Amino acid sequence: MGFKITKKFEFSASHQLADLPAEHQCARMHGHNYVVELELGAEDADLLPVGFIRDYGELSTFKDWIDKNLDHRHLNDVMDVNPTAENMAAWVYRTWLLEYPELTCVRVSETPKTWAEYRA
Ligand SMILES: Nc1nc2c(c(=O)[nH]1)N=C([C@H](O)[C@H](O)COP(=O)(O)OP(=O)(O)OP(=O)(O)O)CN2
Ligand SMILES: [Zn+2]
Repeated sequence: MGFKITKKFEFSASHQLADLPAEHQCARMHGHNYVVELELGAEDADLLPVGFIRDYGELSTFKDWIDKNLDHRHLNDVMDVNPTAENMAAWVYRTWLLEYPELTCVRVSETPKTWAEYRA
């Protein structure tokens, strides 16, 4: 794959992880300032004539979706799987692949020190 672009999006949300020992800190409800990064890729021949994989501006539909569905929500109420960073990356990838067929990777950060990613 020749080209890649990425764009970051931010939101705040709470979650509580299931399937952990009761004493684990993440078994209690708590919140994060999440960062989600979308990565889109294209071969040289598939670049648009202007030189874009896709206009960054077109990713505003993803930003609108985050604002409406994830920002200041309790993620356990929104996602149908345990809301770990790994599961969120895969869930976002599967949810948005039809809208952005060039999507190659979704990364999710819960803290400045951690990243999880799901890659096609
Ligand atoms: N592989 C994963 N591990 C953890 C996840 C996850 O989604 N995937 N999630 C959590 C918690 O929800 C939260 O992210 C806490 O993470 P952690 O880095 O352990 O928290 P701290 O900031 O308190 O860690 P420090 O060591 O103090 O920096 C846990 N694990
Ligand atoms: Zn957490």
